[in-house]
Amino acid sequence: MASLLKEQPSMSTLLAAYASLSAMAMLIRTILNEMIPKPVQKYIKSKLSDLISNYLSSNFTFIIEERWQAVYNETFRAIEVYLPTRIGPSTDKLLLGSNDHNNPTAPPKRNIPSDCKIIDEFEGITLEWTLHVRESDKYYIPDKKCYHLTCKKRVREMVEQRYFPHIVKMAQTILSKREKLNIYTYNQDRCRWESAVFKHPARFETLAMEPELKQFIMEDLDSFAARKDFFKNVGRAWKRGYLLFGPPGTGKSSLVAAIANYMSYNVYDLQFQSVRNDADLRRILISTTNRSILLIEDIDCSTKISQDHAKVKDDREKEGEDGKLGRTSPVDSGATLSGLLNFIDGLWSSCGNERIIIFTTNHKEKLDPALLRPGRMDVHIPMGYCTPAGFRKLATTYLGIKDDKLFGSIDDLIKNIEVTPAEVAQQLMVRSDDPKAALQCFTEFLNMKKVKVGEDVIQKEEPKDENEKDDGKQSRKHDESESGSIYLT
Ligand SMILES: Nc1ncnc2c1ncn2[C@@H]1O[C@H](COP(=O)(O)OP(=O)(O)OP(=O)(O)O)[C@@H](O)[C@H]1O
Repeated sequence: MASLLKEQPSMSTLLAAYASLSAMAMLIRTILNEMIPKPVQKYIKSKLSDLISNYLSSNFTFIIEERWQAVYNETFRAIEVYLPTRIGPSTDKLLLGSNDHNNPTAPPKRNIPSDCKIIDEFEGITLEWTLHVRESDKYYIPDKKCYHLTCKKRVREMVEQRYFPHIVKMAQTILSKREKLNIYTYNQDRCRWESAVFKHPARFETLAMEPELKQFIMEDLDSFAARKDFFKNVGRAWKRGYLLFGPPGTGKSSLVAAIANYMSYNVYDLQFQSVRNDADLRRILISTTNRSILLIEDIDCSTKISQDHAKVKDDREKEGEDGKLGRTSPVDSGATLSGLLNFIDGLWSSCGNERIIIFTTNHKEKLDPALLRPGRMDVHIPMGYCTPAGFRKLATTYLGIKDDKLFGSIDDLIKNIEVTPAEVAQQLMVRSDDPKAALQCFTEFLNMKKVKVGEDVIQKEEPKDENEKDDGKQSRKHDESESGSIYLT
């Protein structure tokens, strides 16, 4: 004991040792401060603090970003759907809003604001979620969003294996129960699809079309939805392409809406002309979701799709020589037909499942033959002028009547005059409160149209020169090509 006491350092020795250690630490710090550049110091500090907190903390954080390897992250999408359903009493703030123009008095939807904590429970374990948003300093780059999920380190494995699959399953159930469909349009400035509630009243029952054609389309859709395994077994992407063609006002857009309602699919409405280039097109297309319709309307209006590809190349080269296009950057050169075809049936077609692609056109003859080739668009659907069956459907929808003594004469007129369902609907709507008067007005309208068509024919039969004769032939040929029947490629 006496020897132990003897070996203990005195207070002055301890103070001296402490002073020399502090001096040494200060000396080292000064040397390090002067010798090591500031960014390197910062890096070392952050690594050290990470190491210490990792060692001491019992928590683990999963980070789920909006994109995963250049495509939209499906896990992120599932969390976005699932998490708002977990908002509980412990949540201290909420985002509220609505994009349903049709029902503004309905309770608004809930969402999660950034930096707000959401607590979830799963198999007796508490999980803490936070949404982080990093604002972009450039207006054309969207803000970056990511979810952080914090749990105890010891349950990390279970969270990965069971909790995340549970979230995806729940999100699928929530989405399948959602009555509302969305229509998306691509915002080029913000590089993202933006949605609105899609509540189009068009249904197959209200469409004025030949009953056989309608039946064919519905059966085709049913068989598409039911044949997941078939597509897998034959090694094809689970997709179906429809080309709707016909004059304006024959119901192409209405048919798209009817298909969306029938299948309960969201609609991605892409303005093809606004796509900057093929890379942009690919990015846009792969960020659409499964069980959806990709709609490109008036595809003939996009010069690069409708014209022969070689001709576009030729024109470009010519313009390049003239110095017009030579200066144009590749960024605004527009997407090409081959870029689009690559997504329809090329390598990129395997991205996504259960997709319907619909192109509409008023001028099928203007389209590049590559788009019409067998196997490209699976079904070509002609949308024609109103027929007696179509008229009866519209009379039931707009006037609530199934028969009338004027129907016979209206049928005769309709068979001989090109009148679109849109024109018929417009005429019937004017006096929809009085069916008799509506049918009378409509008969007068058809008779006037008949007289006008007769006058036009007489004028056309008197061509002034050789050129006009040729034009006449052209337009007849044109009509023939448009009055096609369903075509399965
Ligand atoms: N086949 C149809 N059945 C019922 N209503 C129709 C039909 N065709 C047109 N209509 C009516 O006419 C309106 C315009 O039709 P729609 O926009 O669907 O035609 P479209 O062929 O897509 O025309 P466009 O080529 O000009 O876009 C619709 O809102 C609908 O009320």
